Amino acid sequence: MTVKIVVPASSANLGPGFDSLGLAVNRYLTLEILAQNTASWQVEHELGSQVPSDEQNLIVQAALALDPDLSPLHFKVISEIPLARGLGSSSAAIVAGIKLAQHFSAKTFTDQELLEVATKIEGHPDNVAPALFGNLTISLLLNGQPKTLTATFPEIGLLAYIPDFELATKDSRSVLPAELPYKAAVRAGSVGNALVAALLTKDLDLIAELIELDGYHEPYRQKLVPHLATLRQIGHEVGAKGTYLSGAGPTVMTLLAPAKMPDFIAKAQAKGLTGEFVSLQIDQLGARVIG
Ligand SMILES: Nc1ncnc2c1ncn2[C@@H]1O[C@H](COP(=O)(O)OP(=O)(O)O)[C@@H](O)[C@H]1O
Ligand SMILES: N[C@@H](CCOP(=O)(O)O)C(=O)O
Repeated sequence: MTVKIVVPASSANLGPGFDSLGLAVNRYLTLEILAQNTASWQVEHELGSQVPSDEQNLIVQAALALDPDLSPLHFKVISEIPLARGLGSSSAAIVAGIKLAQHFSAKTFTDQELLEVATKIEGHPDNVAPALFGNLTISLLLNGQPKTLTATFPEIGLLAYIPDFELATKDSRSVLPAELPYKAAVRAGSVGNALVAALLTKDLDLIAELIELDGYHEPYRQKLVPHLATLRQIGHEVGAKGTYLSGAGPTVMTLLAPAKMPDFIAKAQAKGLTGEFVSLQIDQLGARVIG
């Protein structure tokens, strides 16, 4: 049986949980291992000519970061995660490489080691943690080392609006300020703390309020993602439980009961939003090896 590695997409930040909160969702990056101990690394994919097909591929780089002695493999990448849209495609690729190395390496690694290597490559733990462990993750860097706690997410539908343009995380981070005034930082931190409490106690009304009160990134990114304000307003009209910028954008996520999704989508399309609407579910397993 062919070995397959399956890694979920992720939706990071959840508003005020910038670089900390992340949610694993059911769109997947899959690797199919075609041959082992090949002369060189070979990566088959349909992600475009800008994505390398040799050892320079991000998946291979991540695998070699975990185990530099890993023998080359020939594998195929099948991805349902759009690139540079705020659904963690780069983290899924990194986590896929790390799980690949863990599976084929002669050495053994702990989950914490996997998290450390993945976070070092991605730069922040909020996408790699849910991609590795599934569910809702709450992460931080302590003296440069990631720590992650996992929790279940409240029962509510998730509707992603995926615009038909890319926004590289690097570009979306370039508009953020280098510093925040003290009062603004205290307020943003307290909103984030209360949001985590609301998530853990499954208080949907409080989540709806707090998830839209981010002070760390959305106010600065708003100009790159004008559809965020439009979708948030529609969310208020139909009784959504909050709308936030997924990762660095441009995808916007709305917490919404499935029965209300058709009305939300119709209203958004009437306002000229031409991207894709996708109803998502939480992935509870995280990255896994099959076969
Ligand atoms: N399966 C993959 N294989 C190799 N590189 C990938 C893969 N998926 C994503 N990447 C790299 O990650 C980049 C997108 O990362 P990023 O800008 O962080 O957006 P996001 O993670 O939100 O999709 C792509 O342009 C590509 O360079
Ligand atoms: N906290 C990061 C998350 C980036 O997520 P991605 O899915 O857009 O890569 C940020 O907001 O920059």
